[in-house]
Amino acid sequence: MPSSPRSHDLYTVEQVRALDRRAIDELGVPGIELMRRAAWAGLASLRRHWPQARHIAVYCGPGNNGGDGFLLASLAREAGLRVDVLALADTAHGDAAQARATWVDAGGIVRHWDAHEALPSADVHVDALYGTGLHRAPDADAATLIERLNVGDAPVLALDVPSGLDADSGRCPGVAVRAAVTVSFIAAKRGLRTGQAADHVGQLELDTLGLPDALWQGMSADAHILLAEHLPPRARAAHKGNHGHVLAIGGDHGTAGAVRLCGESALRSGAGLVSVATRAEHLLALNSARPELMAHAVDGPQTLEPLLERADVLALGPGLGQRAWGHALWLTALDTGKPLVLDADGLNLLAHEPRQFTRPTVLTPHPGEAARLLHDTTENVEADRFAAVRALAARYHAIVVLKGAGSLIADPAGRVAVCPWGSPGMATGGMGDLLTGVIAALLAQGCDAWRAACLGVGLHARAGDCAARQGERGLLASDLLPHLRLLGNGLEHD
Ligand SMILES: NC(=O)C1=CN([C@@H]2O[C@H](COP(=O)(O)OP(=O)(O)OC[C@H]3O[C@@H](n4cnc5c(N)ncnc54)[C@H](O)[C@@H]3O)[C@@H](O)[C@H]2O)[C@H](O)CC1
Ligand SMILES: [K+]
Repeated sequence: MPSSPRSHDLYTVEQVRALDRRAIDELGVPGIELMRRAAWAGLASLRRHWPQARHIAVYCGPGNNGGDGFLLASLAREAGLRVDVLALADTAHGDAAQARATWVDAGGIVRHWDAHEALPSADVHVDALYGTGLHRAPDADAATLIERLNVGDAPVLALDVPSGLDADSGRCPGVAVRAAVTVSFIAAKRGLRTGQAADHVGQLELDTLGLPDALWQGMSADAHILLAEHLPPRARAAHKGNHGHVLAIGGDHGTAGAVRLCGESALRSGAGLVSVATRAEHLLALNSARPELMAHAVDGPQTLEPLLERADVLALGPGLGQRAWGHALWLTALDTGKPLVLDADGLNLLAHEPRQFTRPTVLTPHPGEAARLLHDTTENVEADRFAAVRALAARYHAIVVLKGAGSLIADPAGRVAVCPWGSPGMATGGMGDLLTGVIAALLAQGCDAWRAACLGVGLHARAGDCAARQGERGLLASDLLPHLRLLGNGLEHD
């Protein structure tokens, strides 16, 4: 599978359509030729993944995605495969009509999809229903077909986009194909890497259809996929003062766990010193057992001040609560110019008392906290995660990590990075507290806010994937700690 220098670039549907047009109008590659190349790429992927397949069924929609399907069907039959073609409608026009004619003129039969009939018992089903042209929930007949495909035993190969997934936002307005493999053409659409995409795309492959690099000139990607990175080796003469001092502030009465996980995570991610400002009795009692994670009893701003002076980076919010104690510490911490990671109740307090940040700051909201920070709904945040994370970064003038499947990182200028790692196993308590600690530790070790957020999100999600090897169910936040250390030092490969 050709990997292009752009394999980490992500584009909007509008950008990909412009690339299509540019290929046709400026490079003189006819649309039908692009479609033929897409069909070749699709068949090559099918033969690579299922070399024993002898019988395939191709499901064609009314547009150019369907056109890809008709041409793939023709190529497959020429290659000696048994091919069934089922179509949703016979309204194909333009290149798709030409592709359909290619199939029919060579004796191919197009069966109209009938919900009362069983699907063909093919070895592989090819989804050519909708690609980038989907703009609402699939119509009833398409929805029924998609549900049948999803419950069948045979694997589905999706052409360009798993039908039903919005290639821009990663949302599924209705049902969507759960593909084993998706072969995306020309450029990777950003919606294939966030939101609900992880449940539908399967293994994602990109084929640039042999188009020259010149095609992408002047077209900057809308977002980039994070690379697997780690921190450089430490200077031999280093001492703990060289790696920064993180102060984790939180842990109201009875909520010690969150801030403790945050502190542990900062330690395991390489911070030189970690202190905790708390009034959680349980944590204070642990000091003798864990001298490397010293908890300090803080009853208000006066006892917090000396700790703030000694700290290089603040991790503010885990278990902080929104009562008078937490609010007073939040105000005091924000009044310092210290680099800051704001999470949990630190974000909820910010939603009530908005401000723009001038010091290096990383906000780490989950979709619900993001909705509160935007005074919007969680549904709207998830409807366009890219727009939401950009709006947050601009509004608060901070680096923002919008957590969730395919976490996004944005800066105030609109730059966006997408995390390709992580699993449902990470949807458990404490994972966010760990992330806060990782990012704070990276800030403390000299990373700027953008790099700390990108590297931190990547290390955290990869640590989750490594820990999930023992099973996603039963995965605890603390299971990630040893992997954070190994991955951060480049000693474990996921
Ligand atoms: N030359 C090119 O542009 C190439 C495109 N490729 C393939 O083309 C599709 C995009 O094709 P397009 O015709 O724009 O749209 P779709 O085929 O994705 O959608 C079909 C058609 O269906 C209608 N529609 C949309 N949503 C729904 C819905 N929910 N229910 C019912 N009908 C719906 C709407 O009218 C759409 O136009 C791209 O993904 C590639 O697969 C080639 O691969 C490369 C050349
Ligand atoms: K498709």
